[in-house]
Amino acid sequence: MYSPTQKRAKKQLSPQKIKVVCRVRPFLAEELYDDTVVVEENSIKITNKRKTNENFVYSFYSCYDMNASQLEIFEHDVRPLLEPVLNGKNATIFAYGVTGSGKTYTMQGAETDPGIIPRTIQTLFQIKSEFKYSLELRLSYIELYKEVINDLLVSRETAPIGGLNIRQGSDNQIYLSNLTEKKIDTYGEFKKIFRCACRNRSTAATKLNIMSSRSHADMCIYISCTNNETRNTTFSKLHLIDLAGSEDNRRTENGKERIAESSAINKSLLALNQVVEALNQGLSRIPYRDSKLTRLLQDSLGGENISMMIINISPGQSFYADTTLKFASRTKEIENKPHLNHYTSSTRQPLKVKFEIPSRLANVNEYDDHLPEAKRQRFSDPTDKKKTNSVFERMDRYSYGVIPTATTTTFYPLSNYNNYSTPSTPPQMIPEMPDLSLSSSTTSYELPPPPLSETEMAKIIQEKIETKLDEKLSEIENKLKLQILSPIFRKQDAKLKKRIESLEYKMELQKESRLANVLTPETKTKTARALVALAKAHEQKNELREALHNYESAFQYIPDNQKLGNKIATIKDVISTGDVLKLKKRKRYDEVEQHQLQQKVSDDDEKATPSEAVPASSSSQPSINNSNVSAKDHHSRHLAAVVNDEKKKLTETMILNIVNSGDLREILKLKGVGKKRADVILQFINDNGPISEVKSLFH
Ligand SMILES: Nc1ncnc2c1ncn2[C@@H]1O[C@H](COP(=O)(O)OP(=O)(O)OP(=O)(O)O)[C@@H](O)[C@H]1O
Repeated sequence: MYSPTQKRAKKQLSPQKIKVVCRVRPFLAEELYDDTVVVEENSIKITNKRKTNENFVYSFYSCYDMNASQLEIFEHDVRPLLEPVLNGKNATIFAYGVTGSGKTYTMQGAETDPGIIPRTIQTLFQIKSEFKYSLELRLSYIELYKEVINDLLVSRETAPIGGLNIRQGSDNQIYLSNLTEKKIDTYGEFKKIFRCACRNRSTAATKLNIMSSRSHADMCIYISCTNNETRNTTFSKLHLIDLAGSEDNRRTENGKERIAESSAINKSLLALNQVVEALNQGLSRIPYRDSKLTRLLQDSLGGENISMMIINISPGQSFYADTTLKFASRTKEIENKPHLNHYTSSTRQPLKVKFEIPSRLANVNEYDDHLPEAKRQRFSDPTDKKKTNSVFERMDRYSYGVIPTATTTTFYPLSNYNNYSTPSTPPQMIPEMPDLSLSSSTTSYELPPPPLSETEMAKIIQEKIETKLDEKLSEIENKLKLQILSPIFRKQDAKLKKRIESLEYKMELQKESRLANVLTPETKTKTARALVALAKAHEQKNELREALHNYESAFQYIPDNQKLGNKIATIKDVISTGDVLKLKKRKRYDEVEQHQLQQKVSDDDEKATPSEAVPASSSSQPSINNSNVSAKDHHSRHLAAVVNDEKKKLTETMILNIVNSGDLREILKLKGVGKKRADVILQFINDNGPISEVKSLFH
């Protein structure tokens, strides 16, 4: 079989298109060999199941047959993407295919034969060691299982119930709340983390693949890269995604649970499919919001970012109805590839039924006289590529070369012109056949097939007309989309996007408020405190949108809290005007207000509003006696008190963050927390949710 390394020509990578490569996996021990799927140069040929003398040809940027090694794929198609990534572009590489087609093998690989993910990391460390760039690598690893995002870098027991939430920052980057990011300094360190994360991934046996991955897994490498010559620093993200396998439930004999999984998988793959199509068609509205998978990739798929899709397919007949190639070939269509899922050997040309052939020695012009004027003009124009797209026209030309008389009903495969030597097919006419692209991709035949019956011919005509009609319809549809809808969408796009976002936001808040209605006042206060603590942590990191969201969620639980209301208004104002000073002023005002409040109500922790009460610190405040000190002293003592209070709050927030992260190793580092207490804490969080007060840790 063809070995691709030397023969495959290197092509210029265009960063704005989705590069599509295809890999056929080897036969497994239990599979019988057959040559249904053949790799030839950069195309995949698949024998038509219904008409074995017909091939479907799909072309790709590169194709890898079953002998291709992991190293070869990496060196040829993945390594070239790393340079733009180091120059600050986000990139996505994803493996797509039906279940059992080799996606996980390609992305993860085996211990002895690593796949794209480990090889990428290894190469980045190798680049680092060459000192041209200073690299800092962090990674996160998540899985999307039935539309729930799980963090694979934390153990299942301590992972938040309901998964991680997707957020979009003001910089339009996509974030996941509470996502674990681990800094990695060596390849060995990566291997340890990766092994553990892979074990956390949801897998369950299906009939097609015993170790079938039922989730999409996304390893994201965050790269900070400083060019040591120019001192220029860039930040980028590289997503390496092993998609769950698309599958046909009728074939896998899945149970109820598996069917639910499959539906979620197929739905998200469909959304991905639509995003890829919209991107490649240059539509102004890309439906990223149709699934969590596409939402996650919103800032990395399309635009200036680099994307590569690896189509994995299984060899042989068992996976015939694989729709993956159709998806992939549509992607290529937009890249104007010459070979597009077209019939390669239009073997029997029934045109005679439609058009009368004047004579076997007729020349093109004579024949053209029988065509309508417009058709004749197109026919005589050698640059008109469209003529190859019409069933009738193609049939016309084939029959012209083949059919000897107007009454003959025998048709032969086009590819056989050169070999076929009956007097009725004059060899000198062959060079005049205009459809060269078809003849170049036809299957070669040993013998001409037998003549067709009238019924067969009628069936073929009908089939071809239907296919062409379908193509025409979708062409018109796409044109309409582009010509009519696009300008409207462009105009409405920003407005629509904003509206969708605000609706989503409202829905989340409504959910929160419904929940608040059924809670006891005590639980409401506790929940609000936890949310305020979270909001504060975001605010300290200047993540104002996240902070606002959490403050607003907290407000659903304590709607009478005027101070919280003010806080929300200020943050909204700051976000819309970008005036950070307002926030600082507001903070100072809050601090003074809080201090006054603490003086008045030293023992009323319960009554305090959440933003004041997290964490409770009134008892440790130095007392201030206004009557005994000068105004200056008063002011400096007041400031010292505020600073002290802030420090304490910060420390307590940090402690709470560590504890609520559920990371046992980090919790054990806290002063006064041993193994036993850590276990109690984890159990408590598991039963009651996040802890909102540090003091409750030591009871
Ligand atoms: N290039 C290859 N060389 C050797 N074995 C392979 C290769 N590709 C796949 N396999 C084997 O084929 C089987 C299926 O592969 P894999 O699990 O990677 O499929 P998958 O597409 O990820 O399936 P799913 O979507 O169900 O997770 C595995 O046993 C794997 O080891």
